[in-house]
Amino acid sequence: MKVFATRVIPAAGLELLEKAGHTVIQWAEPRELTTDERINFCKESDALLFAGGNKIDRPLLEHCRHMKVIGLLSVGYDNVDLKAATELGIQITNTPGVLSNATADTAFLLMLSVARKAFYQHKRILKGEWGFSTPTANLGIDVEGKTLGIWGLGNIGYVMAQRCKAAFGMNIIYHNRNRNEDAEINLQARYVSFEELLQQSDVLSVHASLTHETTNKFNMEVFRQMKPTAIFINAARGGIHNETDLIAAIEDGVIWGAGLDVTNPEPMQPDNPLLQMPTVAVLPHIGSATLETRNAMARVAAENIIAALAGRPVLNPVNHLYAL
Ligand SMILES: NC(=O)C1=CN([C@@H]2O[C@H](COP(=O)(O)OP(=O)(O)OC[C@H]3O[C@@H](n4cnc5c(N)ncnc54)[C@H](OP(=O)(O)O)[C@@H]3O)[C@@H](O)[C@H]2O)C=CC1
Ligand SMILES: O=CC(=O)O
Repeated sequence: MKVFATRVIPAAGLELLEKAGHTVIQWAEPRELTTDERINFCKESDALLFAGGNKIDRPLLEHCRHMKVIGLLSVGYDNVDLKAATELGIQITNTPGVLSNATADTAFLLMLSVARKAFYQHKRILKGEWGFSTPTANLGIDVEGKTLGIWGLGNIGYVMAQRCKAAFGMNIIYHNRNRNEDAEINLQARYVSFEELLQQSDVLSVHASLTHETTNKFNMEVFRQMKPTAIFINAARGGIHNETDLIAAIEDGVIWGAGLDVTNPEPMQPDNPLLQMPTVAVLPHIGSATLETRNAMARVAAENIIAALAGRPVLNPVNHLYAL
């Protein structure tokens, strides 16, 4: 059968699909597909491997109603109209677990980069501003022994907490809608209210999914409840924080700084004021972007598609999550 991939996909996934006898058409051009191109590829294909691109909305899904499956090369499923897909009988699958370590590493990298103003210091050297050093210049803050607050302690949040506890003896507090017993037992993570999470966290790392409940959650009202020395990390989705409020919160000293792997919109424009701030580190949504992890994700996405096309149950269905 024919599988259309919206980008060139990692070799491990391609090999699996081809070994299963499927033909994979990959979009290799360095530009987004037009709406018509997307529709035409979907019409001609039996499955879609979504590896990036514009939202999979109802109008596109209407042209995919013959498909058994759309395999996402991501854990996030906020870019798909799950309700429409479910109504049209199309299974949507994702790639949980295999990218948790790499994505948590990115959050960890951002945390230290903000604490030590690393991206800013790098820019100073590039501009020839290494200059005259004094004991009171270029100071960052320690994270050793501080409190890490996780908002959305699931697969990735757990690894972030694990790494921060092991590396820096950080105290872990978290807030979810449900308790995470594993984290409470293994990491001595303490469940707190959202308000307490804001008040107590020295580093607040967001790892919740983007839903109608989490959209714009971190706004000025929320930043005002955080410590003036707090570091805000978002390696989940840009829609979870309000960018205008985040800029003002850092400029006005409401919080110390922010580390972002995700922005809203993406890509972030080069004239964005956040990019000039000493206590800000921004990455271009590379949370899971390691060779090993992207191959593992491609394998999972391919296995889901192969299962669905063979009429077997898929491993990672997400259709049921549309009501969240
Ligand atoms: N930067 C990047 O490249 C990447 C980003 N991501 C993003 O990270 C997200 C998390 O991934 P992963 O850890 O695998 O997912 P999980 O589903 O394992 O974890 C998500 C956590 O968020 C919590 N959560 C959801 N809604 C809320 C809410 N309203 N309030 C508080 N907590 C909430 C859930 O707990 P509960 O249900 O109990 O509330 C759950 O513990 C993805 O959805 C994706 O958007 C993922 C991979 C890479
Ligand atoms: O953002 C990446 C994902 O896997 O979700």
